[in-house]
Amino acid sequence: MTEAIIIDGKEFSSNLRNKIAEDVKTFKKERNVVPGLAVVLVGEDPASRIYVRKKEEMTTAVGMNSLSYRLDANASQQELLDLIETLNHDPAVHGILVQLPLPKHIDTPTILEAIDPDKDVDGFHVVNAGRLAIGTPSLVPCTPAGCMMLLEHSLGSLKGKNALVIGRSTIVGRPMAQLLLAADCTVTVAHRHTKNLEELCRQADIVVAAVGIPHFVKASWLKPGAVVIDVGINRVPAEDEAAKAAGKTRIVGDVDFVEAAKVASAITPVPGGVGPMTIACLLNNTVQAARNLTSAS
Ligand SMILES: Nc1nc(=O)c2c([nH]1)NC[C@@H]1CN(c3ccc(C(=O)N[C@@H](CCC(=O)O)C(=O)O)cc3)C=[N+]21
Repeated sequence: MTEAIIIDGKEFSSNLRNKIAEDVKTFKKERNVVPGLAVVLVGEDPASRIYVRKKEEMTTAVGMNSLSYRLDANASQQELLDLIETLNHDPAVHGILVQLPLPKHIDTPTILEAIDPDKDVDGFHVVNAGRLAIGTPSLVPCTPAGCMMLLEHSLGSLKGKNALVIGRSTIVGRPMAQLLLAADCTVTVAHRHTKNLEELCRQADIVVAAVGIPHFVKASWLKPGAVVIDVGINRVPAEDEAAKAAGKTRIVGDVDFVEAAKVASAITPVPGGVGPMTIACLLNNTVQAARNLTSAS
């Protein structure tokens, strides 16, 4: 049996970021504007702080301006809305990202709908979700956009492929299904009430797992030669006994990677697969937003 090709999202993302850095250079020369990304973090969640710092570092690394906003964990919803309003009107800001999850006392949909859709580099605003659903160009959610790049890289055309998306979240599953449909796949979306998941999986040329359950997708479910995209980021105790005793954790995906790699033709690892693509696509969206916002003037 041949082992699957391991899709290197880290390398792909690094190449994409180099290309974005070139785009930023050209953009600056042509329009005399530096694209700016505002990242808003509410509260002190340690994982969110790490992600946000990474986003800020990578933003400056491609030559864009990174603007950071930190609000207290008990900041009011109105304070956050006021900040968004300011950023919506700030000509130096082309992209706005409010890091999720937000504290419980803040209503996430209200916040996401307050962001100017043309600055919504996460692609979470209803207007952008709607544009994606009707098939007109828009700011596309970063994780699904990154998955599409990896799929097109492995398969070339996706036309006529059977694609199974496991998970129906608004940030991954649903937009992923829309993008696969736009690429002429036959798309199935599975979720917790799906009855014949294994059977559906066995028919899929493409499997995108976005369920948030460690090693949920088994190798025995896969059609030999399937391309498997693992969106899961699950923190589990470290393998090494001493590290585990010290409370250390590691990250695993939604797919039983070692076994699945013996059946699939190509598969993304976790870490080093989809994750790094998410940030690269965020930067890509920011350049796109800056182009769109400055083209009228
Ligand atoms: N408004 C908003 N937009 C987001 O895009 C958003 C968010 N909120 N909240 C949290 C999630 C999570 N997310 C990731 C980004 C990069 C990696 C990433 O680079 N992962 C690496 C490293 C993993 C590690 O070692 O921590 C990898 O998978 O190889 C993962 C996850 C963006 N998110």
